[in-house]
Amino acid sequence: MADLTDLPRRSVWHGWGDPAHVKPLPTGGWPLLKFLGGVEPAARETPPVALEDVRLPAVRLTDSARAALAAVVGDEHVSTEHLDRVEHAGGKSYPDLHRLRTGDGSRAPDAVVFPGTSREVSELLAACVEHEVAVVPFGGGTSVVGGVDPVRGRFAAVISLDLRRLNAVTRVDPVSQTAVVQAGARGPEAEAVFQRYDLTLGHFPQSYQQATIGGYLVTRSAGQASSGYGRFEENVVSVTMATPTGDVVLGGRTPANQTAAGPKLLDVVIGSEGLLGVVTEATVQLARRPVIEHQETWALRDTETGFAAFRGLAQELGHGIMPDVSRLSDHNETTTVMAQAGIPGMAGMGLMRARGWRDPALAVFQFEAEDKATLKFRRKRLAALLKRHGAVRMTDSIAEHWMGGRFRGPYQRDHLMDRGVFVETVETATTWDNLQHLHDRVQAAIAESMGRVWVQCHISHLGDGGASLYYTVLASGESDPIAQWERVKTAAGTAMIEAGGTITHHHAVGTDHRRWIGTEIGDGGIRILRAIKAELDPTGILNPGKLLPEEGDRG
Ligand SMILES: Cc1cc2nc3c(=O)[nH]c(=O)nc-3n(C[C@H](O)[C@H](O)[C@H](O)COP(=O)(O)OP(=O)(O)OC[C@H]3O[C@@H](n4cnc5c(N)ncnc54)[C@H](O)[C@@H]3O)c2cc1C
Repeated sequence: MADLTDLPRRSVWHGWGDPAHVKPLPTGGWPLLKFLGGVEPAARETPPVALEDVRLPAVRLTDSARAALAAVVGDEHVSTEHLDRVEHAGGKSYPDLHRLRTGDGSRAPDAVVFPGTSREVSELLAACVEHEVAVVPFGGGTSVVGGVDPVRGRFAAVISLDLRRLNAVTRVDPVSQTAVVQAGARGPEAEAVFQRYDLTLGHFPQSYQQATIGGYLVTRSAGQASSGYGRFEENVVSVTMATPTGDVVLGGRTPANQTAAGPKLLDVVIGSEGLLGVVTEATVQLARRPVIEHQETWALRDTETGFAAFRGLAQELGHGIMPDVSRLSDHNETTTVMAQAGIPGMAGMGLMRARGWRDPALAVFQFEAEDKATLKFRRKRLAALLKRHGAVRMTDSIAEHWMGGRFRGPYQRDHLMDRGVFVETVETATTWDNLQHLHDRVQAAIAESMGRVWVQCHISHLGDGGASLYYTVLASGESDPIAQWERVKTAAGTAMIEAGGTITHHHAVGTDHRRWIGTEIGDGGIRILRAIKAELDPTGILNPGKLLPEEGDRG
């Protein structure tokens, strides 16, 4: 069984987690990238500047505002230290990292505040209203859409409200299999407690080791085992949120799906991205921890056949029978996953070529089960379905290799950035009938916007009605990496909207997708959101510049 309680240090300011874990590409990695997409490292390495060389703006927090914040949390928990401001100057998107790595800390908050109780959060919000200070809630800081960018808006100053001290699991109810968790707990911190009761949340996004319960909740996160455990939002029972107009508690009397007492107001908080309040605590539904984990690898003739087979997984096998982790790589991603898997991967590619498959698609699965009989039954159903689609079984070591390295991807990005390579991910979702069309349109739009580029894609979240598409984009870095990023982001986002997809399946809206939100939820949706915000945050101190469209935005 994988150890999901491993808690690495908080991310270094210029990359992911502990920089000691960054590894170079394996032998053959660079020639392969060059061959596939013309991706080459820069002539000179591009490491981050030294911490002291990150340029920060002057602190604009007034003495009286600082004193008011310190009166709530204590002076030692209000920081204007260089490192704290740099660490909270952005999230982990390519442009956020690029700016900091090149010494641009112009977006840093004026101060970072670390509350220790829910009550302190409420009191801090009141102080910030009084002193006209914008507040940016900060969980793990893993946002890849500009969600934690410290935007001042019309306010005199901006603070980053870091929730790391609110990291306890305060109650586990083993009978109802629920737990009350403070918002700042990182995935492994919470999971370590659940496991003591042989329970699990089953929520393992690739950012799992850094992201927090509050972050998952307000961004509508989806973990790698979403086929088994659902998206995070499906496991939220209740929420406590501090707002400038008072605390709000939603849900909790019954399981969320077993009441008809009016609209489901809990959903207003889920996906609210820190605009309506600061989530301080949530009750989450847990599941029994599996006793057995089993991985399998299969291959299909091509991506289109893979899409049809995965639709069958969702619609014919369904929840409880289909594997808990179900991931289909398109042909491009199949090429790189197989290359990374070493000899078994190369042998697998050989096998597919021998069958005359020119564009095969790889499928990796993980079953989590309580007993061997259930596992056997589910595996049999999977095999029968896949065989109907002409799939062939590959060595399980390929899936095991992928599962074993699933939290290592972000470290590889740091290595690529050290070598001046452009690397970004974008994601969307649509209905099954539109999936191939959307896949092809987004892929083509990215390619057209970039020239030589490597674009690979996978499905990893599926349901009765449709599935997500997740693209990784790699290219040689240009002289203006931010302009390069803007070009690909605009091309991909526009293609998603035009081809009938959503602007985000699980990364959220933040700053980067804000320009498309009106197209997605319509004027009615924007009006409702603004009305709720006006009620809970009438002066608008909470997370300016995120989620809601602003004047001048063009989608
Ligand atoms: C390498 C990498 C891999 C990723 N993989 C996945 C994945 O597999 N699945 C997935 O869904 N996402 C993924 N993400 C995106 C990101 O990790 C998620 O959006 C995550 O849920 C954010 O959690 P966080 O605690 O880091 O939130 P933060 O980044 O700190 O904040 C995200 C947003 O929520 C707000 N916020 C945070 N905490 C609170 C709170 N308590 N109350 C109110 N507002 C709050 C912030 O202001 C911000 O707008 C990935 C990101 C990276 C960098």
